[in-house]
Amino acid sequence: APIAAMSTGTFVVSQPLNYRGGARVEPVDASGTEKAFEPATGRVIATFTCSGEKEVNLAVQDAKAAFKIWSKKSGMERCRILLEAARIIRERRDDIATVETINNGKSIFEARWDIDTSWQCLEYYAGLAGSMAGEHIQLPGGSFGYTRREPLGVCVGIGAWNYPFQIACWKSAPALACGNAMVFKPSPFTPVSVLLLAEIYTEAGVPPGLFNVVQGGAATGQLLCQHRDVAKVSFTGSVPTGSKIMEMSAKGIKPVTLELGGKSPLIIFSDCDLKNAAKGALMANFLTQGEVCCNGTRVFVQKDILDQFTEEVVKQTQRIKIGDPLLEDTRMGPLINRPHLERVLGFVKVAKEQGAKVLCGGDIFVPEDPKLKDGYYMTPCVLTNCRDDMTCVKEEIFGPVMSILSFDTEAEVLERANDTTFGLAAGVFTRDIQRAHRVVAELQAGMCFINNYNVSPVELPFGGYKKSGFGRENGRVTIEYYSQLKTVCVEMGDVESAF
Ligand SMILES: NC(=O)c1ccc[n+]([C@@H]2O[C@H](COP(=O)([O-])OP(=O)(O)OC[C@H]3O[C@@H](n4cnc5c(N)ncnc54)[C@H](O)[C@@H]3O)[C@@H](O)[C@H]2O)c1
Ligand SMILES: O=CCc1c[nH]c2ccc(O)cc12
Repeated sequence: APIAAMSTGTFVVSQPLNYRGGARVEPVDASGTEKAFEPATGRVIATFTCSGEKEVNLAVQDAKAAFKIWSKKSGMERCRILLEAARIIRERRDDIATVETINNGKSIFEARWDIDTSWQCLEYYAGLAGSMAGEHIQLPGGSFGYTRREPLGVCVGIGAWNYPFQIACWKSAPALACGNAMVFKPSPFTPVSVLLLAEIYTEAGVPPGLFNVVQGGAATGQLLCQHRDVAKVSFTGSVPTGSKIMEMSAKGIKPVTLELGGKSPLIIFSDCDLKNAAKGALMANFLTQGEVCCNGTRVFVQKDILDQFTEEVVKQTQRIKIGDPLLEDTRMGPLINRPHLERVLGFVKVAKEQGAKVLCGGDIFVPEDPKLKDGYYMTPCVLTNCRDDMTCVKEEIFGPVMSILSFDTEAEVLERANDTTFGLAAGVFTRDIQRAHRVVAELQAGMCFINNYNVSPVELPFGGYKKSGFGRENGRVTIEYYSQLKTVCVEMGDVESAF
């Protein structure tokens, strides 16, 4: 039966979860084993081996060999293969989304959006592959120079668990389009869906070894970052891990892209379309159970609409259908695992102790269906009476917890919105077009939204300011993060020697 027809509580993985040389393989050595869960039921769906040094070496070697073939292809040849991969992802959208839902817990409704931005990303970079080019620069006396945009070599991608398939696509599509090979390590919480991508790349015609997968946690990740034949590391995850990745990469003078955490502000001015702004606040807080790096979790609301806005947000939040993530009408599934659920509930408890008021949610949720009783569900939470110095307002919670704060003036809210070490995203809701642009110009964040939140068109660059990281994913600019520029200086006359 197709995967898309599966119901919660039935999926198990029996095939190997490493991918090397164009096939699934069991790793040749191990640094421990891990279990992957189905968050909806708490069931183990896979037990797998974490890759040790020998396996990491083999994956990098295979990638190096494939790089030699792939990097010699023209942009248009790479374009055709990536387009074919995009086509297959689109064709298998429902199967891939189902696997993502089973292993991550997000609703199937949302997982399908993730798969759409995944194949769109491959299509986008396929399109750019054919137009990658350098410049020609005329010099005196008929001499000239030109530049070549060349790939880096073997790139490593290390992913977080909240968007497993999409993260693998957002890293591999630009990397491969530029002529690189990739070794990808997903989070040990979500090891499954990236294998579908690896198989699709092979089916589409990439050379065996061009896209490899190794499984494991920090130890395997370190082996990848420290590997002498790795040219670049692109990382999505937390700030503390990002700092370690940067330190390891610095030793090998390897460029890094760091897509890290956030505590983003969402500013609601009293002249906004209130219903729309409330919808925006839900989009900014409750997608993927709130486990989204760029979430606008500090919702600043102008004082004169605070009560109306809060009432509308609570009304919309209480309507969110929580439960079996594979059901069509579910809009919020379980959190990723039990420790994370407890951590998020802990933030709600501390918020109450510090004086915040819970307007709705913030509790464990047990769905009626008995097969879901051991899942990791909670009700989405809206907090008011928040102050800027509270833990829930300062720290990344990475769960469905929205903190509402009030403000008076534009200058005041800008000051408070920027008072954070993070700088991933920010949003503004207003009908005043001048104010909207004036405010976003002052916001210290890499991704700003006006009158919407958490939409991710692949044409737009995404990435952070400050401790939220650097480098970008998506958009034309990402080509620069997966390539290097060679300058060639051509003399048409004689050498003019100083000697
Ligand atoms: N900015 C973004 O685009 C973005 C996107 C998604 C998630 N995130 C952030 O990710 C965090 C949640 O994800 P997480 O819990 O998986 O993050 P994490 O930092 O714990 O882990 C991320 C990845 O790094 C690996 N890793 C851990 N220690 C390592 C080490 N020492 N060396 C090499 N690799 C190592 C993990 O196995 C995992 O694959 C949140 O902070 C969230 O904001 C950011
Ligand atoms: O979670 C943060 C935003 C996001 C959503 N999908 C992806 C994929 C790759 C990223 O680096 C970030 C994100």
